Amino acid sequence: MTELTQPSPVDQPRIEAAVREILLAVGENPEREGLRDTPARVARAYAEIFSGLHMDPAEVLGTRFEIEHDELVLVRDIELYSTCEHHLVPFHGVAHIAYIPDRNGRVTGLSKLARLVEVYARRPQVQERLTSQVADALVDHLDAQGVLVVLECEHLCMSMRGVRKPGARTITSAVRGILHRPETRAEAMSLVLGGTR
Ligand SMILES: Nc1nc2c(ncn2[C@@H]2O[C@H](COP(=O)(O)OP(=O)(O)OP(=O)(O)O)[C@@H](O)[C@H]2O)c(=O)[nH]1
Ligand SMILES: [Zn+2]
Repeated sequence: MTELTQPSPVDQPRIEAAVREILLAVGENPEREGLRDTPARVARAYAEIFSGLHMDPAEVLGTRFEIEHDELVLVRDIELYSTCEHHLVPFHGVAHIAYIPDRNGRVTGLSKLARLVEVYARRPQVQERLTSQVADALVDHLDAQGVLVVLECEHLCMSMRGVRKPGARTITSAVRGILHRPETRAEAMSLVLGGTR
């Protein structure tokens, strides 16, 4: 599993220099006590926040078990934090992932679904692409016969600035394979949304 124990491929000195420039540009003094270490802190934070760019979804979904379960598997309320690629501020919320395993009933580890969300969330993103990438990875790397991914997120670019509408939640979904069929899709969607707060 690609974790941050390995040297980060992110160019941290370059981020540090850029953050120092931003501080100057907004009228701050990057040399003052509280800000002196900030460029280096932001560089470390960005290496973590964007670490998904250097993670491989195939590796995450490599753990598979032959348990002959070829019916719905659903993990709901997977907390996620991502970064809006338009404003570089966070959006956060939950992902619900439902899939029907391949014909041999091979499943992946439940935690791997949450890890898969991280692979794509830890990148500059838009919510729609994040939703589709998770769904496509389950088809491509797990041979899932059907997939339904639903994301419910609040975008800080809509809450703390711009239109300033805190609390607005954006819901996106991606459906693949046999979950396109109206009856299975309705069942999966009601299970997914059954737990919506
Ligand atoms: N479809 C989509 N839009 C997003 C997402 N995150 C942010 N946006 C939107 O991206 C748009 C960018 O609009 P622009 O007019 O280019 O930028 P802006 O002037 O900063 O827009 P405002 O946010 O309206 O102030 C905004 O409407 C955001 O709400 C996302 O995940 N998906
Ligand atoms: Zn935004």
